[in-house]
Parts: sequence; structure tokens; C-alpha cells
Amino acid sequence: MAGHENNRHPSPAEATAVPDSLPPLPPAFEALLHAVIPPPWQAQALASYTTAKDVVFRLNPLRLQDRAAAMQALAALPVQPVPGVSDVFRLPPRARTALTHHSLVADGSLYIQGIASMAAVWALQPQPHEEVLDLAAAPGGKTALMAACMDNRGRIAAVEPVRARFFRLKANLQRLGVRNTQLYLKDGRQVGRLVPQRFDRVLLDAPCSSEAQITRLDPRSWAHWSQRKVRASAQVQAGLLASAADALKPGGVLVYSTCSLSPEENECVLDVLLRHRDDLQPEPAPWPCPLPAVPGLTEWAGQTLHPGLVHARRIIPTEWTDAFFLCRLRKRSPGS
Ligand SMILES: C[S@@+](CC[C@H](N)C(=O)[O-])C[C@H]1O[C@@H](n2cnc3c(N)ncnc32)[C@H](O)[C@@H]1O
Repeated sequence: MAGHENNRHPSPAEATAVPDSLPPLPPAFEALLHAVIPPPWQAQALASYTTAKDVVFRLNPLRLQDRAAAMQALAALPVQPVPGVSDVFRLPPRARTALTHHSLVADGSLYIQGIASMAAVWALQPQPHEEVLDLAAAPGGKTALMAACMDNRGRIAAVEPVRARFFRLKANLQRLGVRNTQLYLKDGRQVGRLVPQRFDRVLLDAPCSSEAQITRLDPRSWAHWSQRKVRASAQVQAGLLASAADALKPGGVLVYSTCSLSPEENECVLDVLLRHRDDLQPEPAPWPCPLPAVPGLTEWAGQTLHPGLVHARRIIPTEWTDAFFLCRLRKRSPGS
């Protein structure tokens, strides 16, 4: 998948499909939705599996020459600003093709990116003078937003072990004008051991079972999903999270995120880390725009989880948001 960006493009016929004529979600996935999405959100969340989503994009300050001219170039499209954050917009799914082929996309002035993906970077709050680690970086949407938040200053180390994805990451960052990032073709699980306590901030946007991609508009979207896949993802995530925690400086901030809803890939992975080391604590994340989200779970499958997980956020899938999970943690400084 393209990071957490929704890169599946349902046809107009699919986009207007009648829910009853669509294939049902896998029963285990539907049960998961009922278990993790509180009743007030369920109808809206279930409806989001039967229609194409709004498209969200941001203007990219690292490439944008003239903001007013860019807005003028977008004037023919039904663009609406997202409240609370500047230069982030949404538009209805029927305009996706026109936006995707727009010259502002080709020249990197505009980047199509799910709002939940942006929320992970807003939660991290990377600063211009800092050294930041992006431990699972391709295709680079979040790396590029981090670089924009840092005004292309400081340094980002971006790690990606899959060769084809590594080169896609490189090409994307070039197109988006990112200049403060060094790329490493490497397994992220080695990084904490190689450079312990090095980074001011670490983003672990972990490989996952990609439950955010599932839609009734396309049964292929769940072809690779299973509870086995969830368990296998959780194992890799645990190794990456331990590495991320090791690579973080005392006093530093770590954001763990996935585009899955399953607690086994989210709260449970964090719970194991928090039980084994007391130098990390979940804390509330900055949340600049109103997103449909609920607190992390502190109980799952009859088990009590770390109470600090209440600070995590599970973003609810809706007509404009993809399912997402994130948790911000801080590493204790010596003596604190
Ligand atoms: C969810 S995607 C990251 C999306 C990216 N942060 C973005 O916003 O564009 C997860 C990435 O982790 C990579 N990955 C898989 N195993 C990994 C490992 N052991 N170490 C580091 N990255 C890994 C995958 O190839 C994939 O590119």
C-alpha cells in the first residue's frame, strides 16, 4: 500500500454501488469493527465500507512557489479546507481523477495524503533543529511532511528494507523537495542496537495487516487479510517497537502508528513494551484538527492493558478518514 494513503480508485459505478449488492465484509473483520468501534460511531463507520472516500491533500511548502496561484489552479475543483489545519483540503471522490492528474501533483506542490497519516506527524511534532528517525519510511508521505514541519532543516534518517519501496521512497522525496533526509536500506529492527539513544524523535509507522485498505467495493482488498496475518504483523511490530525505543534519546518522543484496527497490532504491542520497561510513558498527542477518534483500549480479550494507553487514539473510518491507530510516548530523562 502507499503508506496509509488510500491509493485504490473505485470506478464511478463502484462508488455509487448499492450496499446490499456488495459482497459482505469477512465476518471476523466485521466482528472486529463491532468490538473496537463504540456504538455511536458504528453506523457511520460501516457505511464508509460501501462508498468511495473523499480525497484529502495538503499543499507542500517545500515545493510550492505561489500559494495564491496554486489555489487559483484548483479553483475548478470542489475543494474544501479542513478546519484547524492550514493548507489541508478535501474534495469529493468524483474529483479524484482530476486531482490525481493535476500538474500541482506532478510537480510536488500538492500531495494526496490521508488525514490520519498527517495526524501521526502532527503527534510527533518534529522540530527544525532536531534529529529524527523514520523507522518504516516508504513510500515517504510522512517523511515528507516531517521535512516540511522541520523546514528542511535538522536531519531525518529514513529506514526502509524493501528495495523496490526504498527506491520509490527516494523518488517521492526528490519530487517533494525533501533535502534534510538520509535514506537507509535496512531492517529497522537493527537500528536501536546500532545507534542507541540517538534521536530526539522517532516515528514507527509500522508495517501492518493494512486493515484500512479493506472496502466492500473491492473484495481483493481483503485477499491477504486474516487473523494469522494480524498475528504475524504483531510479531514484526514488537521487534520494531523495541528498536525504536532503544534508538530514542532520554526525554525524546516516539510515535507508534498503524493503519490497522486490531488491538493485537496496536494496544497489545505497546502493552508488552510498557510492561518490560518503565522508561517510556504514553502521553496525550497534539491534535490540531477535529478527527473522528476514540481513546485507546485499556482492556482487550479479558486482559487489562497499561492504563496509559487511554492516551492513544483510534481513528474511526468514515467517509473522509481511514482507520488508523497512533500513540505518542515519551522516554523519561535521567532523574525525572
Ligand atoms: C505502513 S508502511 C510505511 C508508510 C510510510 N510511513 C509513509 O507514510 O509513507 C510500512 C513500511 O515498513 C516497511 N517495513 C517492513 N518491514 C520492515 C522492517 N523490518 N523494518 C523497517 N521497515 C519495514 C514496509 O516495507 C513498508 O514500506
